[in-house]
Amino acid sequence: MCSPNPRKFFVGGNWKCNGTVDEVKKIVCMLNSGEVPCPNHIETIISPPFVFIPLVKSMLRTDFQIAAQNCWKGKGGAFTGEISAEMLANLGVPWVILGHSERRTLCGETDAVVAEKTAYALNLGLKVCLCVGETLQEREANQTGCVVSRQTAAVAAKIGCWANVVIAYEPIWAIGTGKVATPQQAQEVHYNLRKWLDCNVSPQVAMNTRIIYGGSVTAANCKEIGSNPDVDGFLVGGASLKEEFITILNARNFQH
Ligand SMILES: O=C(CO)COP(=O)(O)O
Repeated sequence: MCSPNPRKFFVGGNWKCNGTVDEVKKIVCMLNSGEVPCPNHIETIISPPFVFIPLVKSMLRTDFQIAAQNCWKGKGGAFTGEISAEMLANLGVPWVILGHSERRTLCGETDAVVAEKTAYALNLGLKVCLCVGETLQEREANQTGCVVSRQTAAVAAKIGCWANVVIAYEPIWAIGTGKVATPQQAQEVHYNLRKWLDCNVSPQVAMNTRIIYGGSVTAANCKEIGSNPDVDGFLVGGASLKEEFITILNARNFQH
């Protein structure tokens, strides 16, 4: 007899640095009218730019949760331009995306900084969507496994509990490029990451931690990628601003 999958399907919409007030209102109306699986089957996060969080929070359907796209690595203070994890918690924002490759490559966030941020946010009760992924050069040099395990290991060294962590595998070469990983490529990396968790954290954490895929996910490719046993959902960029996000939320058939 099959035991039920302990990992609820998880989909995030990362809006990145996009939107005006009017556009945000339109997107939220689109999301609110979409037919999606019930929260027993799916967990959905929406990640608008910081400035739109209160607006989105005030309008968004209650079965979707809000995520910030980043936060400061420690307690707030004299850090001009930063947003602290305390502020997010105070606003009632349950999730934060950390270690996105755009933060790592464009803003110089190292593995150590991402680990520090993750530990701090988790300690405050936030849930973390932790992004890992390799460059095209690293993939071509067969370093994918070692890069994503190095990024995960930095975090594993700083945290004691994985219950509030979702790992997003986002190959950098697939982000915003239209070059999606093949279902086999995604499955292979997810499987190896889970094996890494099994050996280096615990079998329980390996079994229970959701590993989602991000990078050019669309309505057209989500079903095939999402049907892999180690792919527990998606982190969606460009397509999360469009109606097709609703199709992506319906990638798995939960009727049975
Ligand atoms: O970076 C991503 C989500 O965090 C993926 O972006 P795209 O879906 O636009 O490729």
